[in-house]
Amino acid sequence: MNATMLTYIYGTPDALAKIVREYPENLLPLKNALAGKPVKRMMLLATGSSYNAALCARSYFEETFGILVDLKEPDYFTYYERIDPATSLVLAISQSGKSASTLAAMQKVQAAGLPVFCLTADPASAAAQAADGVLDLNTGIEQVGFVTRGFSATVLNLLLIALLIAESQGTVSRAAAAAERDALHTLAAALPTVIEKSEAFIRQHRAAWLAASRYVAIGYGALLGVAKEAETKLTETVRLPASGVELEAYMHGPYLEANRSHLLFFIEHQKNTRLRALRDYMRPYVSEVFTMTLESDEPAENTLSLGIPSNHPFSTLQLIVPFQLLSFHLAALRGVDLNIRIFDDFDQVLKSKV
Ligand SMILES: O=P(O)(O)OC[C@H]1O[C@](O)(CO)[C@@H](O)[C@@H]1O
Repeated sequence: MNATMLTYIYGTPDALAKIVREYPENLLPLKNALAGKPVKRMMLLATGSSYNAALCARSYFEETFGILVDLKEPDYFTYYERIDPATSLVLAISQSGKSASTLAAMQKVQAAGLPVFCLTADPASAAAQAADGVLDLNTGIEQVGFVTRGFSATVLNLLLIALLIAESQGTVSRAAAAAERDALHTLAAALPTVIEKSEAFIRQHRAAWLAASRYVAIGYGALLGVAKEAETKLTETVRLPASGVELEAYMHGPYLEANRSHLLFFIEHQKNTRLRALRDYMRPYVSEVFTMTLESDEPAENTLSLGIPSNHPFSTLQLIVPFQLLSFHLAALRGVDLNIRIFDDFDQVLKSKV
């Protein structure tokens, strides 16, 4: 039987557990390159889901370990930006290793005399071949284009890369690093429960998902990455308008489009009074508001309480799960057959993938 999105979502807990177990051996090329070389500023190049994954992990580099990160959309970087001279590490992220814009950006970096590492699920891909060092996502290639396991594996690998850099430059003690790794292992082990709770929640609210004509996901900090990935996944599969917006940014324009057929998701890792104030304000103006949270303080009908506390960047690995599942199930409910390829000649005509 052919693998579906669901196969990969259900396979994610084991895949993530393996990545944590095989850390840091799986990141050896980076570990070797880091020896004695501090990283104060690095650049990440990624597009689509890989960009969203980087949004999830960025605060773990910057806020937790003080490693400054320039996250760049490759095409914009290639044509309109310059490399910060303080940059000492460049990482291109491409799950397929086929994104043409990411490849072009890598070439620009290399032409400037800087080496580029590539984080990819396919070490034989064009991006991996072009890179100066390859970091394997350690999952194997995902056969379904609407990536889910690959997204979560990218987030996790980036978190571990941040940890590796912090360890190698002594920003974090050995004991503290081991505790972070243990926390990630515990998190991977808890993901089957997250899947189970999410499935039940999706079944319970089937009528609400179907009634909406537009979906908006709102998050803050690392959870902007979850909101943007919710946008990407819902757009790719459900094929209705969807967007992912940063909490404060939503208050500067986007709220004005709200109407009675819009469904709003509010994503928090722990009680966020600002987010809840916006949710409560918007409730009467839209079809439904839903809260996805790790808190268990508010057992309400429209709240998915995952109830497994974890730190802010790590929580992205849990909070993305309901959106991945919803994208799959809602597509089916709406009669979209994800096995039928659409825009089949797109890459051939537009050459966005090599
Ligand atoms: O990580 P990659 O393989 O470069 O892909 C980036 C994006 O391209 C797509 O495959 C298609 O645009 C998205 O699904 C994905 O998010």
